[in-house]
Amino acid sequence: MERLRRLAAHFLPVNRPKATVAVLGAAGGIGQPVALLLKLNPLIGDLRLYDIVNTPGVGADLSHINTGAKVTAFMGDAQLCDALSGCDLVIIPAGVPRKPGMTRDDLFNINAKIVKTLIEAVATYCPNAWIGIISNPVNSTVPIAAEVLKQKGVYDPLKLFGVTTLDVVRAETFVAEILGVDPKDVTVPVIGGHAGTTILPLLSQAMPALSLDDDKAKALMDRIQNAGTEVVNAKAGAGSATLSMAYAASEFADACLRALNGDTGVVLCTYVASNVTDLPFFASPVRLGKGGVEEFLPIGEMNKLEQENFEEMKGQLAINIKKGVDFVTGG
Ligand SMILES: NC(=O)C1=CN([C@@H]2O[C@H](COP(=O)(O)OP(=O)(O)OC[C@H]3O[C@@H](n4cnc5c(N)ncnc54)[C@H](O)[C@@H]3O)[C@@H](O)[C@H]2O)C=CC1
Ligand SMILES: O=C([O-])CC(=O)C(=O)O
Repeated sequence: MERLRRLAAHFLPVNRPKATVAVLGAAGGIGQPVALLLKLNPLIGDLRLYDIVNTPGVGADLSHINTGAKVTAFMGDAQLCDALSGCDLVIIPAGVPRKPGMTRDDLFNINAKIVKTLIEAVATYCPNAWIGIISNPVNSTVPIAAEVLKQKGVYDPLKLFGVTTLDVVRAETFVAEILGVDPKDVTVPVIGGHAGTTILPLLSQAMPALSLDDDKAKALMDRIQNAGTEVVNAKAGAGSATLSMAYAASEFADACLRALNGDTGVVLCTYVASNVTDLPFFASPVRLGKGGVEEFLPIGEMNKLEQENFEEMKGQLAINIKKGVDFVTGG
């Protein structure tokens, strides 16, 4: 029986409908490696690469890889319609990255416009697609996207996601290093948002359990909250995390595609419209189903350090969310 089940699992993907996925910002530091990883995903039949520059080269290069996904490159506004029509999932890493000394919010002025324009196109050409936003500041760009979709009359809060997977990937990596175990055997929920103290790893819920004194727990929390800055500083002006982000985005996309395909039990932490707290958007563990977010899982108990951080972050996240909403509504 077990052998039959494994055989069925092996052959099932072959018969599944293949998804159409677009990457907007596909020629960039994240866009290129994420496109590579998506080209390797057997759940994707049609991979669309869109950017304002250089996609023909990236597309030609990737198209020679002997995996099933058909790769098509699109460049410039005039081709956005063709890039998006019929898409099931749109991943958006378009926008400028940080340099040392900048906060993610310093990217707002440029990236808010880019995300707004791209979401207007998504609303027009593939209004039913799931949307994963990587462009920073995620705490604000997701509310921007929600407002644009509302204005266009196609907002489905269950299908709009801020990609916070990299925070989970980092937390699990660092915890695994401390425990001396394989990172694949570690889970750490990360809630809140995606900047500074709004990134709240729930280390007290790490599995396997982690036993750290208060100082060490605080130091680990700080490292996870500032891991993006660690990469920005190490790259010394050449951008922010791209390769680890591409991996995280590919994991995020795979979770979405499995759920779209009817897999049950697909759970991940992501920044979405939410009633879990009194903030309108919040990252927390959710279960995905065919229609998007199917269930908000409980955040669970927080220890004193986490509870203090949670209280402290709320004001900041509320400001970030309002800034995004106001950008679209003019409020
Ligand atoms: N959510 C997260 O965890 C993370 C988010 N990021 C964010 O991802 C974004 C992209 O980072 P990188 O790829 O390193 O930057 P990059 O500068 O290397 O690439 C960005 C790409 O976006 C393209 N682009 C600009 N305007 C566009 C438009 N209107 N339509 C389509 N494409 C457009 C650019 O031509 C470029 O190819 C940044 O905002 C960065 O802060 C980065 C790492 C982690
Ligand atoms: O730090 C940045 O600017 C990019 C980012 O969001 C991350 O690496 O988490």
